[in-house]
Amino acid sequence: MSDATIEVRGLRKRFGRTLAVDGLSFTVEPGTVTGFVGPNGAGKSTTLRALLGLDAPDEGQALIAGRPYHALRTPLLEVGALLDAAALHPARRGRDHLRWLAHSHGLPVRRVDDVLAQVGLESAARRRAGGYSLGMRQRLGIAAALLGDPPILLLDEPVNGLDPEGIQWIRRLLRRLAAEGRAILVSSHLMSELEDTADHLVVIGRGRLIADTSVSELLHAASGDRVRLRTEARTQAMELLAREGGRVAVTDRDTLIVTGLPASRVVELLTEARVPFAEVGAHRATLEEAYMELTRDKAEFTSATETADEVTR
Ligand SMILES: Nc1ncnc2c1ncn2[C@@H]1O[C@H](COP(=O)(O)OP(=O)(O)OP(=O)(O)O)[C@@H](O)[C@H]1O
Repeated sequence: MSDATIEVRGLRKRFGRTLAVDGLSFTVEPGTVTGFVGPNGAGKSTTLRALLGLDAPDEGQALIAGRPYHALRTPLLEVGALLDAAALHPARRGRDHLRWLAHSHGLPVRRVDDVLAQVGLESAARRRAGGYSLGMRQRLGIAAALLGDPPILLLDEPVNGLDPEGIQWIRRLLRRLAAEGRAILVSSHLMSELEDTADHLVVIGRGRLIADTSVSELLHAASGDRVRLRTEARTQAMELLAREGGRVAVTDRDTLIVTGLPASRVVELLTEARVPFAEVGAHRATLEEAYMELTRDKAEFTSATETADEVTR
């Protein structure tokens, strides 16, 4: 699976007056789960559709293992995709849907049972897809993506609408598939959904790249120099620490996160002023916090959808 790379180079795509993707470039390496993050309307689906040959780029390239989708000789064996799990014929049984796919792509029919087992859908496979829950549809969509055992996977919002157990399941599955050497690009408009799943992040806003970073680097940068503490005298502590140059955020009723002051100085100041406190320690940022930090200074980081709403309002 050595050439299992996804490459987007200077991609630009316009729909009428909307510039959906605006000169986007990034690469997804084999063996990693890359989260593709941005608010609604940021251009994620358009990029995935360009990679799958469903939208023709106006400029630039969207390449699967070095080639545009239409140049792939056996597409289902080279890339698997989940775009819209709801796009299923309601009268068709799950198993028949996969058999039809296998048949039309010249794949051995035994692959159907392999992928059904892989996604844990054996027991529901003979039921009609119209009666499937959203979670079952997602599993069937992922089974279809895995049918050709491809080294590259593109998944558009695979955890959308799933319950916590379903989210845990997808996380484990994606980690396992990446460990096998696959390149996986998984989109989400919620950073928190990618916690414990993605190794790498490509963050976009309004069709442009905002960050292309490893998760560990991002968390490290966002966690630096933050102190968490608990105090019953919240207002008093906040006033004091702010006066001494700290930036203070409240995370719940009695917990504060202080930026800009080392832990030793926080302890010293609170002790001197006899403000009661407990549990002072380094704060490890969540992925959501890191994302907020990353996008805080980007005034332009609003979704194209919001802008469209403003125009119509
Ligand atoms: N076929 C189309 N015709 C017209 N405009 C489109 C089309 N497809 C996408 N757009 C517009 O392009 C922009 C980017 O949309 P896209 O669906 O790629 O964003 P997204 O990041 O996937 O958003 P979401 O999280 O809502 O799926 C949006 O403003 C959208 O309305």
